[in-house]
Amino acid sequence: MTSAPEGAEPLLVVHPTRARLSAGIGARLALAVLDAQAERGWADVSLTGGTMGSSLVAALAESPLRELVDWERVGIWWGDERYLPAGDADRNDTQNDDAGLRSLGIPAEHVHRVPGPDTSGSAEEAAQAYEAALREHGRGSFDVMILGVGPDGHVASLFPGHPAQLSDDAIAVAVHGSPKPPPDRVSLTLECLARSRQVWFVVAGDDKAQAVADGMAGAGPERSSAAQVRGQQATLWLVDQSAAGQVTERG
Ligand SMILES: O=C(O)[C@H](O)[C@@H](O)[C@H](O)[C@H](O)COP(=O)(O)O
Repeated sequence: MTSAPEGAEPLLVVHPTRARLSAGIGARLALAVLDAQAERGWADVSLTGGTMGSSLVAALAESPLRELVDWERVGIWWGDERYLPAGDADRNDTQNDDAGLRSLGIPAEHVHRVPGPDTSGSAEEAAQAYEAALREHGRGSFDVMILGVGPDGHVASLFPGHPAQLSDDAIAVAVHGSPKPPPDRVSLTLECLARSRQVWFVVAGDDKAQAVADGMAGAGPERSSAAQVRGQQATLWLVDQSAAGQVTERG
């Protein structure tokens, strides 16, 4: 029996629909950034790829609460990136840009993009460069780490049973043979993902119901990468009604 990771107990927050979930996360993110800036004068946020990752960026860009935030004091990172050339439509940062990230007016030097094959010789080299950027420009921990979750319980590009999942000697790793295309990626490690004040899993759809139940139940790494990650202050499962379908009532 693997011991539960350190950090805040997971809290399930259920939203009636996917659209309300995205809107709720967008609003929650604006307020979390506002609080971080009030406390430390800055906010570092790690975004996610996937459909939820872009839906929440679009909701934030459309939220009136975005006006509360000084976007010049925000650092943007990604929990993982597909190893594709800058601007490729399948890159996570491109999809977030297209969803409205650029409209927030965050200075380009504060948006830390993972190098692709156009500016690095390999995914390993890109991982090293991204790790170096995090060491130089990061502030030791993320204020908010946003993670989509796959039906198999993967987060970022860390897949149960895949060798990269249990990498513990680095901050960022190259991933090859990803079960989710494209095959080559760069991912932050589980240990790095957990260097976060708040971890938010953003999940919609009944195909994710088992992954949510496993995450909430604290399944082992062979079943769930998500269950291995907790925030230091908060671990939120932000889900729609469909994705909550297999979570049993807490005893
Ligand atoms: O590169 C990616 O695709 C993401 O980083 C990945 O971890 C994603 O967040 C999950 O697969 C959930 O994706 P959906 O929200 O689209 O289901």
